[in-house]
Amino acid sequence: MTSLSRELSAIAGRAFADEGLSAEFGLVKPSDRPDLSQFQCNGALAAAKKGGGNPRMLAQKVVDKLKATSIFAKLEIAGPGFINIDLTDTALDARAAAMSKDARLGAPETGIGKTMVIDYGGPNVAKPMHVGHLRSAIIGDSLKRLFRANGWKVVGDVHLGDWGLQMGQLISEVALRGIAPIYFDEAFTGPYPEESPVTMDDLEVLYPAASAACKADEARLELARKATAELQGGRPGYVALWKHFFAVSEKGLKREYASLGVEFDLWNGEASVDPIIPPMVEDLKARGLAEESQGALVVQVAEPGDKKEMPPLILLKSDGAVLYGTTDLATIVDRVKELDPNLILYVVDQRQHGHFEQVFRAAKKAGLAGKAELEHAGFGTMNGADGKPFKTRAGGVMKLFDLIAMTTEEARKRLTEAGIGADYPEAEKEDIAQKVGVAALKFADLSNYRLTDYIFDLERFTKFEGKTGPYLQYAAVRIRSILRRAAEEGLIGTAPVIRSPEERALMLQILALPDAMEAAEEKRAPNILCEYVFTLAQAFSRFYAEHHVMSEHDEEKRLSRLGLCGLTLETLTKVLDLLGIEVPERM
Ligand SMILES: NC(=[NH2+])NCCC[C@H](N)C(=O)O
Repeated sequence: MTSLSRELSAIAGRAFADEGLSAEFGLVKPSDRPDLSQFQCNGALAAAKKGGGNPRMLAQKVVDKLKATSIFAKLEIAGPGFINIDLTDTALDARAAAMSKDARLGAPETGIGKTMVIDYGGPNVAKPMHVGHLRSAIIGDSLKRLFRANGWKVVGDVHLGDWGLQMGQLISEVALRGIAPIYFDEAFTGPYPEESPVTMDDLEVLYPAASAACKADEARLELARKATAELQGGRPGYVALWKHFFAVSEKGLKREYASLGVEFDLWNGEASVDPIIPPMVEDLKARGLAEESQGALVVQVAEPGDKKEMPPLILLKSDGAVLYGTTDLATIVDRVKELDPNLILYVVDQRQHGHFEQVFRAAKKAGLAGKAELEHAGFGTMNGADGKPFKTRAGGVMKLFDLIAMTTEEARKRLTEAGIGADYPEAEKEDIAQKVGVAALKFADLSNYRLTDYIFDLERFTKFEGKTGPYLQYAAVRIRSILRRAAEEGLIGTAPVIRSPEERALMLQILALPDAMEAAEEKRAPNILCEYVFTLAQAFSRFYAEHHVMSEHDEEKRLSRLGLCGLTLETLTKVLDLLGIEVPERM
């Protein structure tokens, strides 16, 4: 099934081709002025500009050709040569019927036969997750769902930060505190005690202390660096301790992601690729791509014509420790070998753009990426009311867990105020509050273009009106309850038939889903889906305000409207699912 605007573009394209012009001029898009027409084609202007003809005359020729097709209710030339297009209701009904039969709801097939790796989440072992990691999880999860729906084979990798300096900082902190002396015995070779000497609570104290100490004291930092290099060098006691940090931290992280409804296919990290670093480095050296520079081993990535200085990618420091860029480069090698993807998409803070530019250039220069396109889809920051990066009241880093708890609490309050679920069992009330809280957070985040910074505003995010997650959940639940009542009376909707402007507007919006999905994929921009689903809910609201459904006496109309409700609900929940938003059974 092709999307409606594609189908129309193909027809208009043929009309342009008949005039000896490129079919691309036949591009038909939903109208910018829905009050004037449903679709528009502006190609005559560009075509005439190129060919030197009169745009209105060309538009007229195209229109004359299009008239041969029976699906058009209106073909009108406006202004200097725009073509305004309306379809007949019969044509729209037929397309809605086809869409209701398609389980994919006409989703584009851009990814059929293609594989992508999406790298998102990126929390650091032993460090608390902060709001940047939250954005990565929310945006990455939505993109993963979208690409999958568009036919891609998608592998989501959390890419844990588990191999950097923070591990050395922690190890040296544990050493200084004398917490687990056995691991620091030079002669330690195992066995590794099952029981971890550190807990999650310990980690929450140890890491901030270690990090502060290293910031304040160069000698302390040197200890951390040394421990990092020794860990990477495979010192058994340090590896054992690292395994404990990892296990404790992983459990905590999984719990946090679960509360967000975010899942990963792979729990790999920087450390996972450690074994392939030495052969990769040897290969780069042998091919003359890696060179010594001030004691370190680097890959030059500057290119002629660079506007900004591009520092070399450091592979090995003088003490032999590997860096963030090294593990990222090796991870490309690993992913290409394991999955041979067409695309590797990194959903990471925009401030790391320079880093990815370096890594991508090095990978391309060395031919390590196979057929994969490497792309960084960055995002901006979520700020507090003061416009500065979001902090706790006490001025500390806002932890993800606390943020979710805060949002759920606000959702609970709102639900109580609105009298929603007052008589439901406690467990269900709690489940609704969780789902509403997470929806508020996700929708607020996703509805901004990813690179745009935004301000955390709990009050606005959790409202049941306006562009919010809770409003859309409520809209879906409302339709579901209409359909439930209908089912109780044994009524099942038929294929919808348009009889009014409100039905027409709603159907047109439903039929625009494939275009929204395609545009959102193309721009890696879930905000396009947010805009789409909000407009859909509004179109439904207008339809429902004007027309009876269950109380309609004309049986044919009633069943057709039920059919339209059904198709709306299916579309609404599908898009919410693409945004990672769950709809409660009732509200
Ligand atoms: N392949 C990657 N570098 N992914 C992103 C990792 C993000 C990193 N751990 C951070 O917290 O900043």
